[in-house]
Amino acid sequence: METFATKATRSSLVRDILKLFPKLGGVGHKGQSGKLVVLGGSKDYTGAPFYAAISSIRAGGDLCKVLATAEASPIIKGYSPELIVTPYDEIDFSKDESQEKIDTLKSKLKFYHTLVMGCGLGIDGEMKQKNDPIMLKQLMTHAAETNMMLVGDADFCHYLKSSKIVMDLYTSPDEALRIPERTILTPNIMEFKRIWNSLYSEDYDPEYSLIDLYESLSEDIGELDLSLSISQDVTRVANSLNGATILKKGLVDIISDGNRVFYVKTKGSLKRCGGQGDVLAGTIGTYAYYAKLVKENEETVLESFTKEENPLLLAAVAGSVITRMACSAAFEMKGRSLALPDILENYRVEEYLESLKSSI
Ligand SMILES: NC(=O)C1=CN([C@@H]2O[C@H](COP(=O)(O)OP(=O)(O)OC[C@H]3O[C@@H](n4cnc5c(N)ncnc54)[C@H](OP(=O)(O)O)[C@@H]3O)[C@@H](O)[C@H]2O)[C@@H](O)CC1
Ligand SMILES: Nc1ncnc2c1ncn2[C@@H]1O[C@H](COP(=O)(O)OP(=O)(O)OP(=O)(O)O)[C@@H](O)[C@H]1O
Repeated sequence: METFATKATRSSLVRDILKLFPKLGGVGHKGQSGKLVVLGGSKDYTGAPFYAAISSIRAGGDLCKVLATAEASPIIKGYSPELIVTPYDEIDFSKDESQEKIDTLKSKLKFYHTLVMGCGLGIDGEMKQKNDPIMLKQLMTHAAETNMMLVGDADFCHYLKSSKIVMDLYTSPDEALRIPERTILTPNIMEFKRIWNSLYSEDYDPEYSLIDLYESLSEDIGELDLSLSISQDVTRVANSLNGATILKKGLVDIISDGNRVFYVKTKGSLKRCGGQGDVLAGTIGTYAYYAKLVKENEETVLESFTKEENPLLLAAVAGSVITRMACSAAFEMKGRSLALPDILENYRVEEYLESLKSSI
Protein backbone atom coordinates (compact mmCIF):
# COMPACT_ATOMS: atom_id res chain seq x y z
CA MET A 1 0.00 0.00 0.00
CA GLU A 2 1.17 3.54 -0.74
CA THR A 3 2.15 5.78 2.14
CA PHE A 4 0.25 9.03 1.88
CA ALA A 5 3.03 11.51 2.65
CA THR A 6 1.87 15.11 2.87
CA LYS A 7 3.56 18.42 1.95
CA ALA A 8 1.95 21.70 3.16
CA THR A 9 1.59 21.39 6.92
CA ARG A 10 -1.78 21.27 8.64
CA SER A 11 -0.97 24.36 10.68
CA SER A 12 0.04 26.45 7.65
CA LEU A 13 -3.18 25.45 5.88
CA VAL A 14 -5.29 26.31 8.92
CA ARG A 15 -3.60 29.72 9.22
CA ASP A 16 -4.32 30.30 5.52
CA ILE A 17 -7.99 29.33 5.98
CA LEU A 18 -8.23 31.90 8.78
CA LYS A 19 -6.71 34.56 6.49
CA LEU A 20 -9.32 33.86 3.82
CA PHE A 21 -12.13 35.45 5.83
CA PRO A 22 -12.55 39.22 5.39
CA LYS A 23 -12.62 41.16 8.65
CA LEU A 24 -16.06 42.28 9.84
CA GLY A 25 -14.99 45.72 11.00
CA GLY A 26 -18.40 47.38 11.15
CA VAL A 27 -17.62 49.74 8.28
CA GLY A 28 -18.47 47.45 5.37
CA HIS A 29 -21.47 47.98 3.13
CA LYS A 30 -24.14 45.47 2.12
CA GLY A 31 -22.72 42.91 -0.26
CA GLN A 32 -19.08 43.34 0.67
CA SER A 33 -18.91 39.91 2.29
CA GLY A 34 -20.17 38.20 -0.85
CA LYS A 35 -22.98 38.24 -3.39
CA LEU A 36 -23.79 35.01 -5.10
CA VAL A 37 -26.09 33.80 -7.87
CA VAL A 38 -27.32 30.20 -8.02
CA LEU A 39 -28.42 29.00 -11.44
CA GLY A 40 -30.67 26.02 -10.69
CA GLY A 41 -34.18 25.15 -9.66
CA SER A 42 -36.61 23.41 -11.95
CA LYS A 43 -39.90 21.51 -11.95
CA ASP A 44 -38.58 18.57 -9.92
CA TYR A 45 -35.99 20.33 -7.76
CA THR A 46 -36.69 23.43 -5.72
CA GLY A 47 -34.78 22.48 -2.54
CA ALA A 48 -31.29 22.25 -4.07
CA PRO A 49 -30.95 25.91 -5.23
CA PHE A 50 -32.49 27.11 -1.97
CA TYR A 51 -29.94 25.11 0.04
CA ALA A 52 -27.03 26.38 -2.05
CA ALA A 53 -28.18 30.00 -1.89
CA ILE A 54 -28.96 30.12 1.81
CA SER A 55 -25.70 28.30 2.63
CA SER A 56 -23.74 31.01 0.83
CA ILE A 57 -25.14 33.45 3.39
CA ARG A 58 -24.66 31.12 6.36
CA ALA A 59 -21.05 30.67 5.20
CA GLY A 60 -20.50 34.43 5.46
CA GLY A 61 -22.02 36.03 2.35
CA ASP A 62 -24.43 38.98 2.30
CA LEU A 63 -26.76 38.51 -0.66
CA CYS A 64 -27.90 35.73 -2.91
CA LYS A 65 -30.02 35.47 -6.01
CA VAL A 66 -31.51 32.36 -7.60
CA LEU A 67 -32.16 31.99 -11.33
CA ALA A 68 -34.77 29.25 -11.73
CA THR A 69 -37.50 28.18 -14.12
CA ALA A 70 -40.69 30.23 -14.01
CA GLU A 71 -42.50 27.24 -12.53
CA ALA A 72 -40.00 26.80 -9.68
CA SER A 73 -39.38 30.49 -8.93
CA PRO A 74 -42.39 31.32 -6.72
CA ILE A 75 -41.91 28.07 -4.79
CA ILE A 76 -38.26 28.86 -4.07
CA LYS A 77 -39.13 32.45 -3.16
CA GLY A 78 -41.66 31.09 -0.67
CA TYR A 79 -38.92 29.26 1.26
CA SER A 80 -37.19 32.45 2.41
CA PRO A 81 -37.54 36.22 2.25
CA GLU A 82 -33.71 36.23 2.07
CA LEU A 83 -33.73 35.14 -1.55
CA ILE A 84 -34.05 37.22 -4.70
CA VAL A 85 -35.51 34.86 -7.33
CA THR A 86 -35.57 35.55 -11.08
CA PRO A 87 -37.05 33.23 -13.73
CA TYR A 88 -34.94 32.53 -16.82
CA ASP A 89 -36.62 29.84 -18.86
CA GLU A 90 -39.09 32.03 -20.70
CA ILE A 91 -36.14 33.03 -22.89
CA ASP A 92 -35.17 30.97 -25.95
CA PHE A 93 -31.41 31.50 -25.81
CA SER A 94 -30.89 30.10 -29.32
CA LYS A 95 -32.91 32.86 -31.01
CA ASP A 96 -31.45 36.24 -32.03
CA GLU A 97 -34.73 37.98 -31.24
CA SER A 98 -34.26 36.98 -27.58
CA GLN A 99 -31.22 39.25 -27.27
CA GLU A 100 -33.06 42.01 -25.45
CA LYS A 101 -34.40 39.59 -22.83
CA ILE A 102 -30.97 37.97 -22.48
CA ASP A 103 -29.39 41.40 -21.93
CA THR A 104 -32.00 42.18 -19.26
CA LEU A 105 -31.22 38.89 -17.52
CA LYS A 106 -27.48 39.56 -17.72
CA SER A 107 -27.96 43.02 -16.29
CA LYS A 108 -29.48 41.39 -13.22
CA LEU A 109 -26.18 39.58 -12.59
CA LYS A 110 -24.30 42.86 -12.40
CA PHE A 111 -22.19 43.30 -9.28
CA TYR A 112 -22.54 39.67 -8.14
CA HIS A 113 -19.31 37.86 -7.23
CA THR A 114 -19.91 34.16 -7.92
CA LEU A 115 -22.16 32.12 -10.20
CA VAL A 116 -22.99 28.66 -8.80
CA MET A 117 -24.39 26.44 -11.56
CA GLY A 118 -26.28 23.18 -11.51
CA CYS A 119 -28.01 22.70 -8.12
CA GLY A 120 -31.46 21.43 -9.08
CA LEU A 121 -31.02 22.72 -12.65
CA GLY A 122 -32.63 19.55 -14.03
CA ILE A 123 -31.82 17.73 -17.24
CA ASP A 124 -35.22 16.45 -18.39
CA GLY A 125 -37.10 17.72 -21.41
CA GLU A 126 -36.06 18.26 -25.01
CA MET A 127 -36.35 22.04 -24.79
CA LYS A 128 -34.26 22.16 -21.62
CA GLN A 129 -31.56 19.91 -23.10
CA LYS A 130 -31.36 22.25 -26.10
CA ASN A 131 -31.70 25.59 -24.34
CA ASP A 132 -29.69 25.06 -21.14
CA PRO A 133 -26.23 24.59 -22.71
CA ILE A 134 -26.65 27.79 -24.76
CA MET A 135 -27.92 29.58 -21.67
CA LEU A 136 -24.98 28.25 -19.62
CA LYS A 137 -22.47 29.43 -22.20
CA GLN A 138 -24.04 32.89 -22.42
CA LEU A 139 -24.26 33.37 -18.64
CA MET A 140 -20.80 31.91 -17.97
CA THR A 141 -19.24 34.13 -20.61
CA HIS A 142 -20.99 37.14 -19.16
CA ALA A 143 -19.94 36.14 -15.62
CA ALA A 144 -16.31 35.81 -16.73
CA GLU A 145 -16.41 39.18 -18.52
CA THR A 146 -17.58 40.77 -15.28
CA ASN A 147 -14.87 38.95 -13.31
CA MET A 148 -17.16 36.57 -11.40
CA MET A 149 -16.00 33.24 -10.01
CA LEU A 150 -17.78 30.03 -11.11
CA VAL A 151 -18.82 26.90 -9.22
CA GLY A 152 -20.22 23.88 -11.10
CA ASP A 153 -22.10 21.15 -9.25
CA ALA A 154 -24.74 18.45 -9.82
CA ASP A 155 -26.46 18.90 -13.21
CA PHE A 156 -23.71 21.20 -14.45
CA CYS A 157 -21.55 18.04 -14.55
CA HIS A 158 -24.22 16.45 -16.75
CA TYR A 159 -24.09 19.34 -19.23
CA LEU A 160 -20.30 19.23 -19.15
CA LYS A 161 -20.64 15.65 -20.36
CA SER A 162 -23.58 15.96 -22.75
CA SER A 163 -22.85 19.31 -24.33
CA LYS A 164 -19.83 20.18 -26.45
CA ILE A 165 -20.76 23.84 -26.09
CA VAL A 166 -20.20 23.64 -22.34
CA MET A 167 -17.18 21.31 -22.46
CA ASP A 168 -15.45 23.56 -25.03
CA LEU A 169 -15.37 26.37 -22.45
CA TYR A 170 -12.85 24.16 -20.61
CA THR A 171 -11.12 22.14 -23.30
CA SER A 172 -10.81 24.97 -25.88
CA PRO A 173 -10.99 27.96 -23.60
CA ASP A 174 -11.03 31.59 -24.64
CA GLU A 175 -7.83 32.86 -23.00
CA ALA A 176 -9.33 36.29 -22.32
CA LEU A 177 -12.20 34.87 -20.28
CA ARG A 178 -10.02 32.56 -18.10
CA ILE A 179 -13.02 30.32 -17.40
CA PRO A 180 -11.03 27.24 -16.20
CA GLU A 181 -8.96 29.21 -13.71
CA ARG A 182 -12.03 30.90 -12.24
CA THR A 183 -13.95 27.60 -11.78
CA ILE A 184 -14.37 25.10 -8.97
CA LEU A 185 -16.24 21.89 -9.90
CA THR A 186 -17.64 19.86 -7.00
CA PRO A 187 -18.58 16.42 -8.40
CA ASN A 188 -19.71 13.52 -6.24
CA ILE A 189 -18.42 10.15 -7.41
CA MET A 190 -21.24 9.68 -9.97
CA GLU A 191 -20.69 13.17 -11.37
CA PHE A 192 -16.92 12.65 -11.44
CA LYS A 193 -17.45 9.48 -13.49
CA ARG A 194 -19.66 11.44 -15.90
CA ILE A 195 -16.94 14.03 -16.45
CA TRP A 196 -14.32 11.27 -16.76
CA ASN A 197 -16.35 9.39 -19.38
CA SER A 198 -16.71 12.50 -21.45
CA LEU A 199 -12.94 13.08 -21.49
CA TYR A 200 -11.43 9.59 -21.81
CA SER A 201 -12.23 6.33 -23.56
CA GLU A 202 -11.18 4.04 -20.68
CA ASP A 203 -13.48 3.36 -17.73
CA TYR A 204 -12.94 5.09 -14.42
CA ASP A 205 -11.31 2.42 -12.29
CA PRO A 206 -9.39 3.89 -9.33
CA GLU A 207 -6.55 1.81 -7.93
CA TYR A 208 -6.99 3.04 -4.40
CA SER A 209 -9.51 2.78 -1.61
CA LEU A 210 -10.84 5.91 0.09
CA ILE A 211 -11.20 3.89 3.29
CA ASP A 212 -7.46 3.04 3.21
CA LEU A 213 -6.70 6.69 2.56
CA TYR A 214 -9.00 7.84 5.36
CA GLU A 215 -7.40 5.44 7.83
CA SER A 216 -3.80 6.17 6.92
CA LEU A 217 -3.96 9.98 7.04
CA SER A 218 -3.16 11.22 10.51
CA GLU A 219 -4.23 14.84 9.91
CA ASP A 220 -7.72 16.04 9.01
CA ILE A 221 -6.47 18.48 6.31
CA GLY A 222 -3.30 18.34 4.23
CA GLU A 223 -1.54 18.12 0.90
CA LEU A 224 -0.87 14.97 -1.07
CA ASP A 225 2.07 14.25 -3.32
CA LEU A 226 1.27 14.51 -7.03
CA SER A 227 2.87 11.14 -7.71
CA LEU A 228 0.40 9.19 -5.56
CA SER A 229 -2.23 7.20 -7.42
CA ILE A 230 -4.85 8.82 -5.19
CA SER A 231 -3.84 12.20 -6.68
CA GLN A 232 -3.70 11.18 -10.27
CA ASP A 233 -7.32 10.82 -11.35
CA VAL A 234 -8.24 14.26 -10.03
CA THR A 235 -5.10 15.95 -11.42
CA ARG A 236 -5.69 14.29 -14.78
CA VAL A 237 -9.24 15.68 -15.02
CA ALA A 238 -8.13 19.13 -13.76
CA ASN A 239 -5.38 19.23 -16.40
CA SER A 240 -7.76 18.09 -19.15
CA LEU A 241 -10.04 20.97 -18.13
CA ASN A 242 -7.12 23.40 -18.40
CA GLY A 243 -6.60 23.95 -14.67
CA ALA A 244 -10.18 24.08 -13.38
CA THR A 245 -10.18 23.25 -9.67
CA ILE A 246 -11.86 19.91 -8.95
CA LEU A 247 -13.19 18.89 -5.55
CA LYS A 248 -14.08 15.20 -5.73
CA LYS A 249 -16.47 14.63 -2.83
CA GLY A 250 -16.47 11.54 -0.67
CA LEU A 251 -15.31 10.10 2.64
CA VAL A 252 -12.14 12.08 1.92
CA ASP A 253 -12.57 15.13 -0.34
CA ILE A 254 -9.74 15.35 -2.88
CA ILE A 255 -9.03 18.79 -4.35
CA SER A 256 -6.73 19.68 -7.24
CA ASP A 257 -6.11 22.17 -10.02
CA GLY A 258 -3.65 19.81 -11.70
CA ASN A 259 -0.62 21.37 -10.00
CA ARG A 260 -1.25 20.60 -6.35
CA VAL A 261 -3.51 18.17 -4.49
CA PHE A 262 -5.16 18.69 -1.09
CA TYR A 263 -7.42 16.50 0.99
CA VAL A 264 -10.01 17.13 3.68
CA LYS A 265 -11.23 14.33 5.96
CA THR A 266 -12.66 16.53 8.73
CA LYS A 267 -15.40 14.68 10.59
CA GLY A 268 -18.76 15.23 8.86
CA SER A 269 -22.21 13.69 9.16
CA LEU A 270 -22.56 9.93 9.29
CA LYS A 271 -25.98 10.28 7.72
CA ARG A 272 -25.84 11.19 4.05
CA CYS A 273 -29.15 13.03 3.64
CA GLY A 274 -29.69 14.80 0.29
CA GLY A 275 -28.63 18.42 -0.12
CA GLN A 276 -25.21 18.30 1.58
CA GLY A 277 -23.56 18.82 -1.80
CA ASP A 278 -25.74 21.89 -2.42
CA VAL A 279 -24.65 23.32 0.94
CA LEU A 280 -21.02 22.73 -0.02
CA ALA A 281 -21.51 24.41 -3.43
CA GLY A 282 -23.04 27.55 -1.88
CA THR A 283 -20.35 27.70 0.80
CA ILE A 284 -17.55 27.32 -1.72
CA GLY A 285 -19.22 29.98 -3.87
CA THR A 286 -18.75 32.54 -1.10
CA TYR A 287 -15.18 31.40 -0.38
CA ALA A 288 -14.25 31.52 -4.08
CA TYR A 289 -14.93 35.25 -3.85
CA TYR A 290 -12.85 35.54 -0.68
CA ALA A 291 -10.01 33.74 -2.47
CA LYS A 292 -10.16 36.28 -5.28
CA LEU A 293 -9.94 39.10 -2.69
CA VAL A 294 -6.91 37.45 -1.09
CA LYS A 295 -5.20 37.17 -4.47
CA GLU A 296 -5.88 40.83 -5.23
CA ASN A 297 -4.76 42.08 -1.81
CA GLU A 298 -1.00 42.61 -1.83
CA GLU A 299 -0.90 42.67 1.96
CA THR A 300 -2.29 39.17 2.49
CA VAL A 301 0.54 36.67 2.33
CA LEU A 302 -0.44 33.01 2.48
CA GLU A 303 1.93 30.39 3.87
CA SER A 304 0.95 27.42 1.72
CA PHE A 305 0.42 29.23 -1.58
CA THR A 306 2.49 31.66 -3.61
CA LYS A 307 0.79 34.67 -5.22
CA GLU A 308 1.10 32.90 -8.59
CA GLU A 309 -0.71 29.80 -7.39
CA ASN A 310 -4.42 29.19 -7.62
CA PRO A 311 -6.23 30.54 -4.51
CA LEU A 312 -9.37 28.57 -5.42
CA LEU A 313 -7.65 25.53 -3.93
CA LEU A 314 -7.80 27.25 -0.55
CA ALA A 315 -11.47 28.23 -1.10
CA ALA A 316 -12.32 24.59 -1.81
CA VAL A 317 -10.39 23.32 1.24
CA ALA A 318 -12.06 25.93 3.50
CA GLY A 319 -15.53 25.20 2.08
CA SER A 320 -15.10 21.49 2.63
CA VAL A 321 -13.83 21.94 6.22
CA ILE A 322 -16.61 24.35 7.28
CA THR A 323 -19.38 22.32 5.61
CA ARG A 324 -18.15 19.13 7.26
CA MET A 325 -17.95 20.83 10.67
CA ALA A 326 -21.56 22.05 10.33
CA CYS A 327 -22.68 18.58 9.17
CA SER A 328 -20.89 16.99 12.13
CA ALA A 329 -22.45 19.41 14.64
CA ALA A 330 -25.91 18.79 13.18
CA PHE A 331 -25.40 15.03 13.25
CA GLU A 332 -24.27 15.18 16.90
CA MET A 333 -27.62 16.79 17.72
CA LYS A 334 -29.98 14.87 15.48
CA GLY A 335 -28.27 11.58 14.65
CA ARG A 336 -30.41 9.41 12.43
CA SER A 337 -33.15 12.07 12.42
CA LEU A 338 -30.86 14.58 10.69
CA ALA A 339 -32.43 16.52 7.80
CA LEU A 340 -30.84 19.27 5.76
CA PRO A 341 -32.36 22.25 7.69
CA ASP A 342 -30.52 20.97 10.81
CA ILE A 343 -27.25 21.52 8.97
CA LEU A 344 -28.23 25.08 8.06
CA GLU A 345 -29.12 25.70 11.71
CA ASN A 346 -25.67 24.49 12.72
CA TYR A 347 -23.73 26.87 10.53
CA ARG A 348 -21.60 28.65 13.14
CA VAL A 349 -18.61 29.76 11.11
CA GLU A 350 -17.07 31.95 13.84
CA GLU A 351 -17.10 29.06 16.29
CA TYR A 352 -15.57 26.68 13.74
CA LEU A 353 -12.81 29.16 12.90
CA GLU A 354 -12.07 29.58 16.61
CA SER A 355 -11.88 25.83 17.03
CA LEU A 356 -9.52 25.54 14.03
CA LYS A 357 -7.39 28.35 15.47
CA SER A 358 -7.09 26.69 18.85
CA SER A 359 -6.19 23.38 17.20
CA ILE A 360 -2.80 24.66 15.93
N1 LIG B 1 -34.06 18.59 -2.22
C1 LIG B 1 -33.62 18.77 -3.47
O1 LIG B 1 -34.20 19.51 -4.25
C2 LIG B 1 -32.40 18.08 -3.91
C3 LIG B 1 -32.12 18.02 -5.25
N2 LIG B 1 -30.98 17.52 -5.72
C4 LIG B 1 -30.77 17.68 -7.15
O2 LIG B 1 -31.17 16.49 -7.80
C5 LIG B 1 -30.58 16.46 -9.09
C6 LIG B 1 -29.99 15.10 -9.35
O3 LIG B 1 -29.08 14.82 -8.32
P1 LIG B 1 -28.93 13.34 -7.76
O4 LIG B 1 -28.34 13.50 -6.41
O5 LIG B 1 -30.19 12.57 -7.84
O6 LIG B 1 -27.93 12.77 -8.83
P2 LIG B 1 -26.62 11.92 -8.63
O7 LIG B 1 -25.70 12.56 -7.64
O8 LIG B 1 -26.07 11.61 -9.97
O9 LIG B 1 -27.17 10.58 -7.95
C7 LIG B 1 -27.93 9.66 -8.70
C8 LIG B 1 -27.83 8.30 -8.02
O10 LIG B 1 -26.46 7.91 -8.02
C9 LIG B 1 -26.15 7.14 -6.86
N3 LIG B 1 -25.12 7.84 -6.06
C10 LIG B 1 -25.04 9.16 -5.76
N4 LIG B 1 -23.99 9.44 -5.02
C11 LIG B 1 -23.34 8.27 -4.84
C12 LIG B 1 -22.16 7.91 -4.14
N5 LIG B 1 -21.43 8.83 -3.48
N6 LIG B 1 -21.78 6.63 -4.17
C13 LIG B 1 -22.51 5.70 -4.84
N7 LIG B 1 -23.66 5.98 -5.52
C14 LIG B 1 -24.07 7.25 -5.51
C15 LIG B 1 -27.43 7.02 -6.10
O11 LIG B 1 -28.16 5.88 -6.55
P3 LIG B 1 -28.12 4.42 -5.84
O12 LIG B 1 -26.78 3.87 -6.20
O13 LIG B 1 -28.28 4.65 -4.37
O14 LIG B 1 -29.25 3.68 -6.46
C16 LIG B 1 -28.18 8.27 -6.55
O15 LIG B 1 -29.56 8.17 -6.33
C17 LIG B 1 -29.54 17.58 -9.11
O16 LIG B 1 -30.10 18.69 -9.77
C18 LIG B 1 -29.36 17.88 -7.65
O17 LIG B 1 -28.93 19.23 -7.44
C19 LIG B 1 -29.94 17.02 -4.83
O18 LIG B 1 -29.05 18.11 -4.68
C20 LIG B 1 -30.49 16.56 -3.51
C21 LIG B 1 -31.47 17.50 -2.89
N1 LIG C 1 -18.76 9.45 3.50
C1 LIG C 1 -18.73 10.72 3.88
N2 LIG C 1 -18.44 11.05 5.16
C2 LIG C 1 -18.41 12.34 5.54
N3 LIG C 1 -18.62 13.38 4.72
C3 LIG C 1 -18.90 13.09 3.44
C4 LIG C 1 -18.97 11.77 2.95
N4 LIG C 1 -19.28 11.81 1.63
C5 LIG C 1 -19.40 13.12 1.32
N5 LIG C 1 -19.17 13.88 2.40
C6 LIG C 1 -19.22 15.35 2.50
O1 LIG C 1 -20.58 15.77 2.33
C7 LIG C 1 -20.66 16.91 1.48
C8 LIG C 1 -21.57 16.58 0.31
O2 LIG C 1 -21.08 15.48 -0.40
P1 LIG C 1 -22.07 14.45 -1.12
O3 LIG C 1 -21.20 13.38 -1.72
O4 LIG C 1 -23.15 14.06 -0.19
O5 LIG C 1 -22.63 15.39 -2.26
P2 LIG C 1 -23.83 15.16 -3.28
O6 LIG C 1 -24.07 13.72 -3.56
O7 LIG C 1 -23.52 16.01 -4.45
O8 LIG C 1 -25.02 15.80 -2.48
P3 LIG C 1 -26.48 16.26 -2.93
O9 LIG C 1 -27.42 15.42 -2.13
O10 LIG C 1 -26.56 17.70 -2.56
O11 LIG C 1 -26.61 16.04 -4.42
C9 LIG C 1 -19.23 17.23 1.08
O12 LIG C 1 -18.83 18.31 1.88
C10 LIG C 1 -18.43 16.01 1.42
O13 LIG C 1 -17.20 16.41 1.95
